[in-house]
Amino acid sequence: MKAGVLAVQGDVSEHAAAIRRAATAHGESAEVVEIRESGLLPECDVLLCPGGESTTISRLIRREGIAEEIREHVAADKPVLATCAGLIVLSADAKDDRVETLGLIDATVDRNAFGRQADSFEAPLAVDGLADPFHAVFIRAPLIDAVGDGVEVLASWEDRPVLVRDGPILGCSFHPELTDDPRIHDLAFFPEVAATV
Ligand SMILES: NC(=O)CC[C@H](N)C(=O)O
Repeated sequence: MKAGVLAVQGDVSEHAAAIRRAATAHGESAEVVEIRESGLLPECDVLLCPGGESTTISRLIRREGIAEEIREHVAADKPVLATCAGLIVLSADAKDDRVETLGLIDATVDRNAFGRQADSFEAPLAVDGLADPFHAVFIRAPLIDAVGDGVEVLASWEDRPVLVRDGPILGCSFHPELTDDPRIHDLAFFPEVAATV
């Protein structure tokens, strides 16, 4: 598969390694395309939107003409994994004028919901469809405040959603690329495999 990793800013190499690892584990190979300009994403089968700084990412993807290509990718029902700042950028509303959200995940997010209490923390997370908890790393993580009817909540932390699915998009507020566990990447890109682990 050709896997596009949005690479305007954020933790790109970790996601590139994670999708390669997940593909290899399932007898496939992933050719990673780092996306910093328009014209590359249309060739890709799947897209990863890493964490980073959502204000910067949202500005750069518009300036480079990538925002429209992300919309087209989703409209074509191609899979996306959006983590942390990626989730914020793809959401409907980040309650912050400095982030121009794309409105592709029908959810309102609170950008630095945990920030005031605890910058970063790790926790075992029960995830729908996974037999064992996922070790979730939260770094200045957003929390999801509200989701639309078509959005499936797959995991919550303290009663607030942190992993959601909206059509072809899996959005999470933690960082699955920072652990060796491929199961969140599986849920996004190899759902038939994820269902069995
Ligand atoms: N780790 C992250 O991606 C943090 C996201 C950051 N809080 C933001 O608003 O962009």
